[in-house]
Amino acid sequence: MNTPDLPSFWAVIPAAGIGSRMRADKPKQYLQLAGKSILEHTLNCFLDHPCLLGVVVSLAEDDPFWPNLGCARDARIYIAGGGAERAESVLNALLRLGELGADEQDWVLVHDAARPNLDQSDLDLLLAELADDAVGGLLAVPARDTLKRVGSDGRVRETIDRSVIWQAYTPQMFRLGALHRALAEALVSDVAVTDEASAIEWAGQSPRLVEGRADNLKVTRPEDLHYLERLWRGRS
Ligand SMILES: Nc1ccn([C@@H]2O[C@H](COP(=O)(O)OP(=O)(O)OP(=O)(O)O)[C@@H](O)[C@H]2O)c(=O)n1
Ligand SMILES: C[C@](O)(CO)[C@H](O)COP(=O)(O)O
Repeated sequence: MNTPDLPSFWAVIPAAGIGSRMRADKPKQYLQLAGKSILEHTLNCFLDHPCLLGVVVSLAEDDPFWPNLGCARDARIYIAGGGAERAESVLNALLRLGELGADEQDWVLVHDAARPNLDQSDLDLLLAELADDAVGGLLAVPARDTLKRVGSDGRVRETIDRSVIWQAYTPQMFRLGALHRALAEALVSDVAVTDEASAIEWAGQSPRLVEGRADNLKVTRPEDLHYLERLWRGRS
């Protein structure tokens, strides 16, 4: 894609989780994939983009792994402190952007450290589709399987109409000022915020869904990493 047509943006990478569902010996963002850590692959997708203004990575306070990464010395990468929940880690990164002099109207793309398979074509698609959008939005994938609502007894309660169900992915793209206000107010109000879009929705706006690749998966459980290892086998 011709990048002069794309907006400049800041990236926020929440990477302060412990990866409990992975049941690994270190936080999953530091597990190896094709010779690099998952976090390095994720960062490279943004560091390679010509429209990047800078990256803020939210890290756990006691993170001993970050200084050993080659990209830790990249001048375009800034650090923020992680919080107890993902939303707090993101809010801390937005505060850091303010300290760095980012403008309220700057685009911010929030992307999980645990999604290393983001394709540059999806990143460019999101930027192009939302460049002039009044609200912003997110990469997402329409439900592909039949969906069931489960009862407390573990049995099917109903089959859900999947034609109106999409899975939210990241990056999620919003203006810095609007996202900062929505996230801060949602957290103060104890609203459950598992992604940036839900804070924007709570603030009364309707983010746009941009259909992306289904292989932009979040490494959550061991089989997710095994899948990517097979997918990446033989990549340079
Ligand atoms: N307090 C937290 C929790 C999560 N994350 C980040 O948010 C992303 C998505 O969260 P998730 O997949 O849930 O990661 P974890 O919380 O580490 O996983 P788990 O829930 O299995 O412990 C990850 O890149 C994770 O590092 C974060 O920055 N701060
Ligand atoms: C942000 C996200 O990846 C969108 O699907 C998801 O909400 C993260 O949830 P998690 O429980 O923090 O992995």
